[in-house]
Amino acid sequence: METTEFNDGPVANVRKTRPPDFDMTIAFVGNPSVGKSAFFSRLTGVGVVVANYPGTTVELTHGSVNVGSKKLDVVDLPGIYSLGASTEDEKVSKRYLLREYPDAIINVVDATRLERNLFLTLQLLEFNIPMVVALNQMDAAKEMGIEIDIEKLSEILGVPVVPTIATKGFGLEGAVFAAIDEKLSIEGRHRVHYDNHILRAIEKLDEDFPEIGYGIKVRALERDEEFVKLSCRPHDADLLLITSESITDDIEKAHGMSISDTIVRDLYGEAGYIVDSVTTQVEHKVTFKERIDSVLTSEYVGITGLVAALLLTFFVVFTVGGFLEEGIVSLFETFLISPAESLLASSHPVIRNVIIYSLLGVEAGFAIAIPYIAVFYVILSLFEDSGYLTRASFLLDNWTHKVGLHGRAIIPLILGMGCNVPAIMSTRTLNTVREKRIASVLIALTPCSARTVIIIGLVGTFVGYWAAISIYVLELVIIFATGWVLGKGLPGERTGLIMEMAPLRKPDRRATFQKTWLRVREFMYVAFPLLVAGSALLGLIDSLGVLDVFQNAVEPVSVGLLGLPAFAATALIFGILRKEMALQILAVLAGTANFALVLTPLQMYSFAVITTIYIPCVATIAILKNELGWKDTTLISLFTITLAFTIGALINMIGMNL
Ligand SMILES: Nc1nc2c(ncn2[C@@H]2O[C@H](COP(=O)(O)OP(=O)(O)OP(=O)(O)O)[C@@H](O)[C@H]2O)c(=O)[nH]1
Ligand SMILES: [Mg+2]
Repeated sequence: METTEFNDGPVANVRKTRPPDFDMTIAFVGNPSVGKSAFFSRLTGVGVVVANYPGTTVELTHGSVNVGSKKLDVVDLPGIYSLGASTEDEKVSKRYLLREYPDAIINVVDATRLERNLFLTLQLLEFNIPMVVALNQMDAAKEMGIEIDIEKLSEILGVPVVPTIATKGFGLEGAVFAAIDEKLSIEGRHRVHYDNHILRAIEKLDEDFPEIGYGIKVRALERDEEFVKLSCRPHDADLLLITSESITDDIEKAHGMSISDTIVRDLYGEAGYIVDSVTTQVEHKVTFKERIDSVLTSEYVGITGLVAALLLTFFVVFTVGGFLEEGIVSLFETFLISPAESLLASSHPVIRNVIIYSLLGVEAGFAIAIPYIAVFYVILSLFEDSGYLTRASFLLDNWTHKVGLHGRAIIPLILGMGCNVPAIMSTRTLNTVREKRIASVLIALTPCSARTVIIIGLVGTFVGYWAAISIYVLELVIIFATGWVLGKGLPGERTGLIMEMAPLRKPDRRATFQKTWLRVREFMYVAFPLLVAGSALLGLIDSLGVLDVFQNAVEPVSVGLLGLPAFAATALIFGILRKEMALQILAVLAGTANFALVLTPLQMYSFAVITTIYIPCVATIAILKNELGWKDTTLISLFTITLAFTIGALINMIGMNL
């Protein structure tokens, strides 16, 4: 990265970075769930997850695009409600804006929630970064009967305002052209009419710190130490904070309320005033959608609906995934495995083993994992994009409080049913470290799509649908009990539920398939090389007789305690690499995907329960270490191993006596 000292940035003397070979950096800034990522991926073609709940993006992503003669570095940021951002993902945005500030920002604003969005816009206008407002979701605003006078809004704010529909690509080029226009100036912008005392305080600070920007002084008066320290040299930051502290005391005494309350009140007042003067609400009847919404969020119908939705999800994964699996297995068997076996019949056993095991690995990857995972992700996308996730959070808020979390944490937990890794990353949107720790432990216990492959592909298919469902119920009980203990035991702050409800929307077919493809592709990139290499290695060590030595050594536990066949121990070891590999390797070792031939129903049930619980997979361990550190990660791993083996032994004992 090219790094240059700038002295005339939005803030005093910060370092500016821009990847080499780019003419400009443009960042998308705005409230959560307004359409920044939709805009970004439409513009750059870089696949980022777009979803209908606040806090989808938790990291910054760079993309590039050529517009006119310029090569642009474009940055997608996590959403923020204000510059006083507090959660970890929000801090990423704040830090980026202040330390590596872009050449221009496109402030994406949700036209259906203009007042709340303008709060941030007004704050952003106080910084000297060239800015364009993309008034997004114009289609939704129209549907709701909201009309906005765009010219007037642009005149009031003093920056270009471009109407857009990010999901359809409407207006995006216009917004980008406006942002890269050399004539785009930082002059003549709207200034908030703060209370006179505050304006006088800013004037006073202006005299003492003429080179420090307006917006930083407002933040200093709000005592946003973090912000000031990020934006100024350490010495300047300390002086500014001390000086503003002496002024704020006087103002607070005079007002009888904290200065940040006064500033927030003035910002909201101003946003409301602007919205009143630029919008008209056309007559709007209660729509069908709004009626559905009130049913979805009502207590009893809502919860029943949620349980039904989950049962239906697994039923669809079970039937559609099972159907696809059967077809793919028979294709592979007929056209690949059988011909290869007859072709290699006379070759050296080691070579034959390595090749056949690798082919079985590929078959297992395509047939056992992809069908279930793809179907599950299609359904998860529908949950995400319809706006149902935020409703589930609302419905389960009471329950999550019992485990020391607020309803907001339901979103990471449900995402965990897809893959634990992004789910644990999304705990960055939670407010406290305590919640983050509890949620991460619970996510590590949540059956992800890879574990669903085992539960449904093995138990669902060969034992029965309700037996598979009973494993989810068991998991739920374990998750709830663990959460309850942690909620009681872990110290730390507790918070209430403050989360905005995502609008109910008809999910877009293209977007659903695109997102599913993005996730399945990611899965294939990581899983396939491991699976093929692992299977080939297995073929090699099996033909050398090493496998038997290992399996015999652990037999007292695998066979004696858990009642599994000896070769299941090897499968369990591979399952640490990736959970679904436990089942795939089991098929490779058994030489068949028809598990009924090699395992009893009890063995299948207990194998599925053990693989679901015992130790998170390596990718999850890595992300846990990243987010919580080694100590918590080791504790979680030890806890899950002990739990899995205890439950496995119990199932074996009870099952044998039935
Ligand atoms: N109707 C409509 N929906 C939109 C538009 N732009 C985005 N959306 C939808 O709004 C939701 C949020 O979009 P994202 O792009 O994920 O929002 P974001 O601003 O990146 O959100 P965070 O990452 O949480 O900060 C998704 O369901 C999008 O499909 C639009 O112009 N019209
Ligand atoms: Mg996003």
